[in-house]
Amino acid sequence: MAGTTSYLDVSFSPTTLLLCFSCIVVALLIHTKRNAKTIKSGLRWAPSPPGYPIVGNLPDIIKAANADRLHLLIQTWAKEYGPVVKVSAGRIDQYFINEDKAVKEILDKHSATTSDRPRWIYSNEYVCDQKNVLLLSASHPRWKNQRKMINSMVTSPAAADAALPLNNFETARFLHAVIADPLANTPQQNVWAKLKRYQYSLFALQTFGFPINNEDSPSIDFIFCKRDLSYWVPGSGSSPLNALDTDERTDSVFESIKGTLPGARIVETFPILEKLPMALKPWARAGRDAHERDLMWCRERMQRCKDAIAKGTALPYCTLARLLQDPKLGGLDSEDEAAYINLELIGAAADTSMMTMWGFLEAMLSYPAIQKKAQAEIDATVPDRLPVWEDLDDMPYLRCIMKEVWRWRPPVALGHPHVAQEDLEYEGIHIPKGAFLHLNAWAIHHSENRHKDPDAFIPERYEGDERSSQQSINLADPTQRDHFAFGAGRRICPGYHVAERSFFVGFSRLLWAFDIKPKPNAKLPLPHDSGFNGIMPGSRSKDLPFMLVLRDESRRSVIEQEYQQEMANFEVVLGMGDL
Ligand code: HEM
Repeated sequence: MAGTTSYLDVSFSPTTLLLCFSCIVVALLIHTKRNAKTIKSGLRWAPSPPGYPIVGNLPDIIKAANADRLHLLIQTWAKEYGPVVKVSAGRIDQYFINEDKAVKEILDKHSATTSDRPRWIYSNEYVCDQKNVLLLSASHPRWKNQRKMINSMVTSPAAADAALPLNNFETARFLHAVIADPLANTPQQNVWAKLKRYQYSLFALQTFGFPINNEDSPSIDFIFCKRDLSYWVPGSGSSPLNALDTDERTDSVFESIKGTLPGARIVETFPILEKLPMALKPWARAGRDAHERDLMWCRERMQRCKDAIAKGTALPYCTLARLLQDPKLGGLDSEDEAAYINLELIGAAADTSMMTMWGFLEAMLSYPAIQKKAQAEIDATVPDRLPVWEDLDDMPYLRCIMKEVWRWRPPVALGHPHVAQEDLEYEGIHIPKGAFLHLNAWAIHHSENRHKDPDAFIPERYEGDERSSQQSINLADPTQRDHFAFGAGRRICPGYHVAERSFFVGFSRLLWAFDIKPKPNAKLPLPHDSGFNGIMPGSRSKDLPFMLVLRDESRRSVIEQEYQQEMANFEVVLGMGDL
């Protein structure tokens, strides 16, 4: 594919050869030093799958990632080696935490010393210029400041409630777009594009205060991981990991996440390369360019936001407008940081929310009886209006579905790595300072020891569990926690109140309005353990073979009325122009 370089295609210029040679020498030294380390008596090293000299398990990881089977490979290792597995990927040992009790002990109870992030030279230092909460080291003062601001202005229950009108507005627009589509009720309808617009617009409004009105908005392409759209072609042998260190242009904000994947950038495996002069550091040039591009994009929107403030038209729930009007800037360092963090928040919120909805649609497609049962509950509660967040308590089966979707298809299946800031032990296993710690949500959620028939979608397994995400996260007994989709410890996703609201409003309305049916030639059941070709490990691609069919004509007029009402409520928003 144009613009990408396969792992085996690297041309061997003299500089490349010199680089490779230096890397091998450094790796050998590190390898020898690491193996020479001793540990406290009575402790043992974590079990580890066999690997290759120096590069360890990296070739297996890359092969599995390229085939979209990374989550399945590490699940196999979890089954074979137990609750904590050491996977060596070059310089750093990656520890996968594969059991609920181990998560509680290592990430929750020891969270004071297990909440750091790895040093990501390319992604954190260049692409994000240390302005992105997700990648910042826990010791960087900006991390605490950003979390505090996000909690008070975006993700607290009160802030999440304040955004409910936006959820109602955007979901009404989504339902209306589906019924108004000339391809409605046909296999050609493009639900993916409509879903993407609505999720991105929802979070664009909460952050920068501007909607996204068009399905083909360049802002979506700019922010969204384009992996399954153009960057990556299934079966072509290309992969996001193939970006390596070529000078190719980075393609979206998701670049910063791609850069954190093991093997994506050679400088993360061999940080000594960062000492090279700039001319020999293509990752630095690409990262700086990406940051410059992203900052310019943010500054343009910030100027529009300032203009709206001056005119008195800035929206009350727009985080950036609130920050800019706060003399203390919400505790942040600069206006640039304020704008940039809002861009990163759209990325954190929209992609994961979209993957959640996609997991839900996959479940409904594969389990029609569950779909009917859910619709029966909705019809009994709200026969002639669209559901709202406040209906959740009257719909216990829908709550079970939410929990089951996040268990069955956790959007961040292999967790976002933490780093141990000091030596730890778990059940006699030594975990050294500096180890990368991955919460392996996929393996935990799909373990027979935790859930009966774990690969099946069975919302009933949560019957009687009426806890919110927060209540479940705070349980003392981790075996009772519903799922680990939002992570753990001090680094836990702050967005779960927002995510619960947006998911419930979105999927309850979708089920109220439509039957989710297989396309005429769909092959069901979908294989559960195939390569998913989705945007993250464990998630399905946009090619899910389903269609949305209006349940009956009486629902059309309810959708029309609701849509007209919301368009009137949000007339000002619509006049503000696209993000
Ligand atoms: C279904 C939706 C979502 C899922 C599954 C999800 C999942 C996650 C996960 C697994 C992490 C890493 C946690 C860890 O390191 O232990 C994370 C971090 C984060 N999420 Fe979410 N998230 C979702 C929605 C949201 C929303 C709606 C927002 C904001 C409105 C948000 C903001 C963040 C932020 C800022 C971080 C970085 C936290 C840090 O590193 O300190 N997320 N999310």
